[in-house]
Amino acid sequence: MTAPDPLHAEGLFVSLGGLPILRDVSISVSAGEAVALLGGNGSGKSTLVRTLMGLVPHQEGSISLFGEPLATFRDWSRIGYVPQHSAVAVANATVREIVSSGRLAHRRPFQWLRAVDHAAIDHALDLVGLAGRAGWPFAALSGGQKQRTLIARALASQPELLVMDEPLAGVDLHSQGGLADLLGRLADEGLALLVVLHELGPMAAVLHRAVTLCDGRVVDRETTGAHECQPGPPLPSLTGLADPISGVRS
Ligand SMILES: Nc1ncnc2c1ncn2[C@@H]1O[C@H](COP(=O)(O)OP(=O)(O)OP(=O)(O)O)[C@@H](O)[C@H]1O
Repeated sequence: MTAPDPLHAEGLFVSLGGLPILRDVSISVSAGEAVALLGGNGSGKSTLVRTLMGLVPHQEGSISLFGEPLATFRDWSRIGYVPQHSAVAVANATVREIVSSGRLAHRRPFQWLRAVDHAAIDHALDLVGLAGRAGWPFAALSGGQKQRTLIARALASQPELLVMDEPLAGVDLHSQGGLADLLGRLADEGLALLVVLHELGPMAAVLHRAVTLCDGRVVDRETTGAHECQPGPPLPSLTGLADPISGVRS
């Protein structure tokens, strides 16, 4: 029997402030798969990832994580989440403290960090090239360095599913290339990756398929007219659209 997909959602409807934001959205990500979530401003990308992470309630539809319904899922150490940069406000914490918080789901309450936690934190800092900035105040970092810190926090958890909301925003092109290579390697090792993107940039080489939202619905990029929706950037390295559930490319 094959293992259930790390992420599987069907028929999601979400309303916020009385307005429909997501309509009948279905999406899945399997182990080792890197999926882009695309769409114009306000199309519902952040709302979708927040819904999938249980941060926004859905009115209809179902979400399962590693085969477990969201309502009863508890093993959050298997999941890394990188929120939009602007959603994170930390006053005095150092880079290392923020990355250390990525180990929280592995720890029992009131337990000190163990050697295995320190090793995972060091490794995550190393992976994103911030080992030399571990003692710096987060607030003193550049936008791109802050973004890399948040990615390191998610990686410190050693997740099997990584959900990222515009992780490369504000990161310079050289560092984007390094992070894309890193994410590609992790996907090759079995990590499931869902990443909200405005610009594909170096991630194009890493992605297996894309799901595009338009006005809260999943759309077929090839049949959606530009006048109806902002369909997002072209996908130079992808051969075709994939069905959001089956993952089969056209
Ligand atoms: N708490 C809220 N209450 C009411 N409406 C909201 C709320 N949060 C988001 N929205 C609306 O939902 C729609 C989708 O927003 P969302 O942030 O999910 O889009 P997005 O695709 O991530 O946009 P962007 O690319 O600009 O980040 C927008 O019209 C937004 O105004």
